Amino acid sequence: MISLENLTYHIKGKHLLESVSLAFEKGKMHIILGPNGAGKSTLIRLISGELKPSAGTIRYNDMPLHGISVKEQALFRAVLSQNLEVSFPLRVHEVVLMGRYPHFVGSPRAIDHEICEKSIHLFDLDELKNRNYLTLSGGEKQRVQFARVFAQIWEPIDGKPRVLLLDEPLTFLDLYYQYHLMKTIKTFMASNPDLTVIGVVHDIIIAAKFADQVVLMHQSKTFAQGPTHAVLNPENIHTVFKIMVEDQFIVK
Ligand SMILES: Nc1ncnc2c1ncn2[C@@H]1O[C@H](COP(=O)(O)OP(=O)(O)OP(=O)(O)O)[C@@H](O)[C@H]1O
Repeated sequence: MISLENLTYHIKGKHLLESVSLAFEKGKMHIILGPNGAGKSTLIRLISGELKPSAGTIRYNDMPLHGISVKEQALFRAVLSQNLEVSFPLRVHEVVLMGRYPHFVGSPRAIDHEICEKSIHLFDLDELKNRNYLTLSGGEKQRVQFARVFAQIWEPIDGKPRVLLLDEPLTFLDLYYQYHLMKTIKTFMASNPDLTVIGVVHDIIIAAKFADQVVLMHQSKTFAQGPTHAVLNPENIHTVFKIMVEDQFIVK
C-alpha cells in the first residue's frame, strides 16, 4: 500500500499540488486522470521521490519514502517517465538491460540476461533486440522502455511489494499497442499480485476498461477517488473535463 497524507508541492509561490491524501491499494491498477495542468505528473514525480514535497508524507508500506535509500527503492520500484532520452546509439537489448543495473555490481549475471530476454519477448521486441534504439519509431521506443522497467521489477526482492509508476505511457502507441500493452500489464499483474501500478493516462475509455481504481484530479487537488465505475460518472467527467458523456465506456 502506498499512502499520501496532505501532500503539497509548491514552487516559486505556485501551488502545483494542494493537500492531497490518497491510498493506493497493493496489487491494483490505479489510473490518474485529469485535464492538462491538473497536477498529475507532479503527483507521480512526488510518489517516485523525484520531487520532494513541500509538506505532507508519502509512505510505502508504512515506511516514509524519505527513509528508504534511492538504491533500495530501485530494487522494488520502477518509473516510466515522459520524454525519456537516450543519447548513445545503444542496442535495444542494452537499453532493456539498464533496467537491471540496480540488481548487479560489475557485470550482469546470467539471471539478468534471462530476465531481459523474457521482458523483450513480453513486449513483442524479439525482432528488434539488436536494432540501434535511436533508429526506432516513437511507439517502438516506448515498448523498449516498457521492457526496461518491467526488467527492473520482474521479480520481488526480499519479499518487498513492487510498484510501477507510469507517466503517460501510451502517448506514442497506436490503438492496437495501447490496448495490447494495457492487457499485457494486467496479465502480468494477475500472476504477480504484489505489484501495484499507478499510471497517468488521458484516455477515459482506457481507464474505464483497465483501471481497478481511478483518481480524478482537478486544479491541483483530488476531485474524486474510488472504484473506476463509481468515479467515472457523467457528472464527475462534466465537472472536470467540461464534456458531456454517455454513461458507459465500453470497448470489447
Ligand atoms: N517547475 C515549474 N514551475 C512552475 N510551474 C510548473 C513547474 N512544473 C510544472 N508547473 C505547472 O504546474 C501545473 C501542473 O503540472 P503537471 O505537469 O503536474 O500537470 P499534468 O496534470 O501532468 O498536465 P498534462 O496533462 O498537461 O501533462 C502546470 O500548470 C504546469 O505548468
